[in-house]
Amino acid sequence: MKQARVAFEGKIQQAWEDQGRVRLADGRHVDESEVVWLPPVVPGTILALGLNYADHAAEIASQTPEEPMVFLKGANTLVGHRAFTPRPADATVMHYECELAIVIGKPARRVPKASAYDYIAGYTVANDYAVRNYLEGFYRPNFRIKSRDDCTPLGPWLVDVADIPDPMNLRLTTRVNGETTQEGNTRDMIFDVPFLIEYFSAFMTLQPGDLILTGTPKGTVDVRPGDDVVTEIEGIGALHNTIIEGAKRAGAV
Ligand SMILES: O=C(O)C/C(=C\C=C(/O)C(=O)O)C(=O)O
Repeated sequence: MKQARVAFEGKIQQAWEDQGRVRLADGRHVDESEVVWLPPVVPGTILALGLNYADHAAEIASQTPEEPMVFLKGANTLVGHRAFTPRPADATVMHYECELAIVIGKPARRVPKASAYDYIAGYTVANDYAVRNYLEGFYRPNFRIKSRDDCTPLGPWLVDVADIPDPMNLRLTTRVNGETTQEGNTRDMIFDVPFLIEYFSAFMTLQPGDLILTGTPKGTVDVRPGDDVVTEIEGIGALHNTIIEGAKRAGAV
C-alpha cells in the first residue's frame, strides 16, 4: 500500500495510491495535480547519513567513514512532492541527493539486525539538497546547511515495508529537466538498513515517525533556479521538485 498526506479542499488528509490516481479518505478519486502534497509522515527525529556510498565519497574527494557519519535535520527542512526549494543567491554549487528514507513504525530499542525490518513502517524518497560551497567553506557541524527551510523534499508516498521485499536492491535515479544525471543502487550502501536500525537503537530509542535518510550515490550535479529535479527510487516513487531563486544565506557573518 502507498499512502500520502495531502491538503485538499482546505483540509489535511490521508490519501492512497489507486491505479495511478489519488484516493481520498471519503472514497473520492482525484488527479495528483489537484492536491497539495505534504511530506507523507509527520516526522519525529530526522537522522541523515553522510557518505554512505563509496562512489559519492570519491566524487567529492572524501574518505569513506568507518562508522556511520550521521547528522540531524529539523522538521522545518521538509517539503512535499512538487514543492519549491530555494537556491541561495550566493550558492556556487547546490546539488540534489536522491536517498532512500526509512520510516520507523514502532519503538525500537536495542534491536538486532535480524529483526530490524519488524520496526520499519515503510519507505519514502528523500532529496537531501546540499549547498556545497557552504558545506566546504563555512559550517561544521553542518546544521545550517542541511536543515535549511524547504531543502529536503520527501515523498510522494509512504510505501509499506511489506511491499518492498528487498530494500537493499533498489535503483535510485535523478533526472534534471528530463536528463538522467544520477544512477545508483541501494545495494552499494556502506551501512545497510538492518545495520542502521541496530546501530541507532543501541543508544537511542527510535520512535514511530522517526526518519533515517540513508545517503546518496555518485552523480550529484549543480542545479539552478527553474530546474525540474526528479529523484526516483524503484518501487517507491518519483519525487518532483523545482528550484527557485532564494535569498542570501541567512545569518551570514
Ligand atoms: O557532502 C559532504 O561533504 C558530506 C556531508 C553530507 C553527505 C551526504 O548527505 C550524503 O553523502 O548523502 C556532510 O554534511 O558533511
